Amino acid sequence: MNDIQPITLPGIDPRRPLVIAGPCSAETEEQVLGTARSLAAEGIRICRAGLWKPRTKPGGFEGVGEAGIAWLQRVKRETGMYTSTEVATREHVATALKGGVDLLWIGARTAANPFAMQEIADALRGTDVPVLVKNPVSPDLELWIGAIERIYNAGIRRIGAIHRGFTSIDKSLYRNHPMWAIPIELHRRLPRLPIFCDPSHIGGKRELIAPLSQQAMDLGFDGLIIEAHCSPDCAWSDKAQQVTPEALAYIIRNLVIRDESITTESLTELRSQIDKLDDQLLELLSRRMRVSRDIGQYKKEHNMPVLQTQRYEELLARRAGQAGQMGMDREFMRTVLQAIHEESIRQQMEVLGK
Ligand SMILES: C=C(O[C@@H]1C=C(C(=O)O)C=C[C@H]1O)C(=O)O
Repeated sequence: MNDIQPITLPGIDPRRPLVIAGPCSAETEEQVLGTARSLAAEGIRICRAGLWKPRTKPGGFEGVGEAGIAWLQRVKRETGMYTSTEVATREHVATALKGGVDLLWIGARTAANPFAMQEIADALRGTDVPVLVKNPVSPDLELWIGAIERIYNAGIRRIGAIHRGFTSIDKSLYRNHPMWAIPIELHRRLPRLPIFCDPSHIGGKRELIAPLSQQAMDLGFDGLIIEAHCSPDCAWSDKAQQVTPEALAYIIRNLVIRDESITTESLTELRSQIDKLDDQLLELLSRRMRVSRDIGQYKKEHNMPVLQTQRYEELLARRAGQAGQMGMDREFMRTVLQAIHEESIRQQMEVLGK
């Protein structure tokens, strides 16, 4: 997929961040128009509004459907904004494209379903509308890439990903856990793929939109998709995470956008320090593995099992505590030690098998 194109639309500034904003759901013509006018006045160029809402349980507001297309057309005519909406079926794609919607996105629940993704991809074949694919609800990178690949295979080249966080049992801070390592790995695997962050769905509350957007910018994300509503507290869906167009503009204006292309002499010097330290780390790891193999040899001769859970537990607890005191995350240290232990066991098993 190395000919993926950036998400560009004529007349839109290609500099980061590309911002897509608008209500979670299109509710009424006045609400959509009112929100879009204020957003346009703040310089936002792409309006989002959900017409078909995949709700967790039946009985809630499921969107105005096709009726909202005419409202988006008015947004376009009266504000000059581009429009975007979520599609989940081939009928949605047909209706949105016929109605002149400029950009489509696919939701997290749909992205988790290969049949639905294929149906949408087939409906997109022969068009060149830009398409953004949200991450599937579970932290499954392969499924996310697979969903993107289906759209790519249908001939769409302006493709992007939306990071909206992952369902987790722990709802203490986030509505959907960001697990930044997953979009970072996506970027490593598909470096040309533009990535948008959806801080509204990750945070689930408006106070988190600014810090999450800043984190996304610091990680080099290309764009943001943010929910904005003319009167957020009266929204028919997701009211806690929507902000006024004015608040949204304030958040965007205050983002620090760092330049990715800068590499100075001092950075080169610091990076060479990192390289030397990594050399030492590797040397130490390899020495540690040699000692582990000697222990393996001893265990073989004395008929002892390779896995020594008590020793392993002690080691995890002691080093996690030590890492904490040294200003590192305890969980990080546990992860590192787990990986080292796994390799150490593998090496000893090899010795025992000889
Ligand atoms: C090295 C040993 O074998 C295994 C590997 C360990 C390690 O790499 O630190 C710790 C405990 C054992 O599960 C040992 O028994 O000490």
